[in-house]
Amino acid sequence: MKIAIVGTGYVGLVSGACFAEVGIDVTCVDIDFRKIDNLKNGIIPIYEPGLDDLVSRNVKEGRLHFTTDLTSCLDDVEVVFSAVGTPPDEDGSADLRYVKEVARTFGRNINKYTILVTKSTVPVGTAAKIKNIINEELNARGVDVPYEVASNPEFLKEGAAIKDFMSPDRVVIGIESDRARKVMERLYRPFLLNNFRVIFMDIASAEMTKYAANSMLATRISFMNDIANLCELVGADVNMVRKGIGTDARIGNKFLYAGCGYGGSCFPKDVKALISTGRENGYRMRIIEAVEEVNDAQKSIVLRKLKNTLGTLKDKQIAIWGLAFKPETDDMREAPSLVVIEGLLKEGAEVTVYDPVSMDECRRRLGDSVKYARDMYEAVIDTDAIALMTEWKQFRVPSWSIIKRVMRGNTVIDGRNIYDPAELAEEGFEYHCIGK
Ligand SMILES: NC(=O)c1ccc[n+]([C@@H]2O[C@H](COP(=O)([O-])OP(=O)(O)OC[C@H]3O[C@@H](n4cnc5c(N)ncnc54)[C@H](O)[C@@H]3O)[C@@H](O)[C@H]2O)c1
Ligand SMILES: O=c1ccn([C@@H]2O[C@H](COP(=O)(O)OP(=O)(O)O[C@H]3O[C@H](CO)[C@@H](O)[C@H](O)[C@H]3O)[C@@H](O)[C@H]2O)c(=O)[nH]1
Repeated sequence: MKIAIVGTGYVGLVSGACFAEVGIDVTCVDIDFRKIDNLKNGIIPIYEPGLDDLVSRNVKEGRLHFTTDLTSCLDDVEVVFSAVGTPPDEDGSADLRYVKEVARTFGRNINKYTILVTKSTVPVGTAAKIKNIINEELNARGVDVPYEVASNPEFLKEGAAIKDFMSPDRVVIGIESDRARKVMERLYRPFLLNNFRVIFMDIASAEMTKYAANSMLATRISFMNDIANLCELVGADVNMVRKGIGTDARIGNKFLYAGCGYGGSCFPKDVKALISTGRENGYRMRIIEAVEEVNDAQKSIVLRKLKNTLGTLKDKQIAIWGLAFKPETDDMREAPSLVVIEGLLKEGAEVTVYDPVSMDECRRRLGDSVKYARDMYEAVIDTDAIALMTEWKQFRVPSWSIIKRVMRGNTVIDGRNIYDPAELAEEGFEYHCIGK
């Protein structure tokens, strides 16, 4: 079976490599010449554990190809996945420019029955827009080529993308015919051999499922951050509350971690887009609006705690441990670290940063406005405070006695609740976390 995947970002490249791994012939397409050139030379554009090996193995075995030209493979493939970006527009709605471009190229060039499957996160009603564009193009060509559209939202998490794709909790597929259903079933069968978890539904429901899933997860986080902030005021400990409620099977123990707010390329934008879909349909999504409001405030909680502890931030030296929006990725999109660094610089503090993999990404975004340390220990030399923003494993058990000796001050703000307050107090630190 041959497929094409348009958009070779986190989703497109991971999906492409995983489909190739189970024996499917995959052509990954991107308009970014440099990205495709690099991939052809074995250079992976993103940090994702295991992806290097997976890509190089499948390229070597001849099942994974890269091109900038979708038309070059269109006659050979049964399915085209669209995995291009859907960034937020100025009003918060999803910008469908790239999705529409793919539909146009598809309509201009297909010559036989092909299914265009949208893997990007797109609002309800997008499939109908895609069909209009394809029909326009087919009419302009004066041909009547059979085709179908389908929706197959992706649920992988960065940092665990390959595992999530290879053994998903479920695969959601919106289709309009039995013919498309059979093709999609065949495509996903290798991943689901033991436990068949493909959920077929209509396209609108599949499109909505993706936003509902991300918004539900974001709601849990904002809810716990709200509880954490109240815990601080009343003398409770959010970690104990998390354990207390997470053991209730109806609640479950995942995605209940309070901290310095959610970031990334998905939750912030998808929450905004769902609010916007509500607005466009004359409905106010009140819960999701509150989720966003809580998160926006939570992203500067570490900054507020630094200010409360240090008094003024002017001329203070602050070390930032962790830049990525979560561990195991170099992605800094909407990362809470960016909000804190921006606030610190605005208040006149000097900032030294360290992250195991996001240093280049940080240089690209912040240039020389911050100092870059070679490791977590160099970052803290002569600093007044440490702010932990990403819970990378290597930050979990630092040698506090060494750190205490080289720091100027003794403040540690733990934005991810990974340290033991008693241990830090014993070492002579002024320690603050979230929700305790
Ligand atoms: N990143 C994630 O963890 C994740 C998970 C699930 C779903 N999603 C969704 O998947 C979609 C893609 O996300 P991503 O993080 O992979 O994006 P990304 O920005 O990493 O990659 C998108 C790629 O599409 C390419 N592109 C844009 N227009 C194109 C065109 N006309 N033809 C060919 N290539 C084109 C870009 O050059 C880029 O390489 C988004 O809708 C996102 O919301 C992302
Ligand atoms: O209990 C928690 C869990 C997560 N987070 C934060 O939430 C953000 C998102 O984390 P995560 O969901 O692990 O990463 P993503 O890669 O953004 O994945 C989400 O977004 C993807 C894109 O839509 C979906 O495919 C995934 O299912 C969904 O989990 C990060 O900043 C985390 O630090 C918390 O603050 N507390």
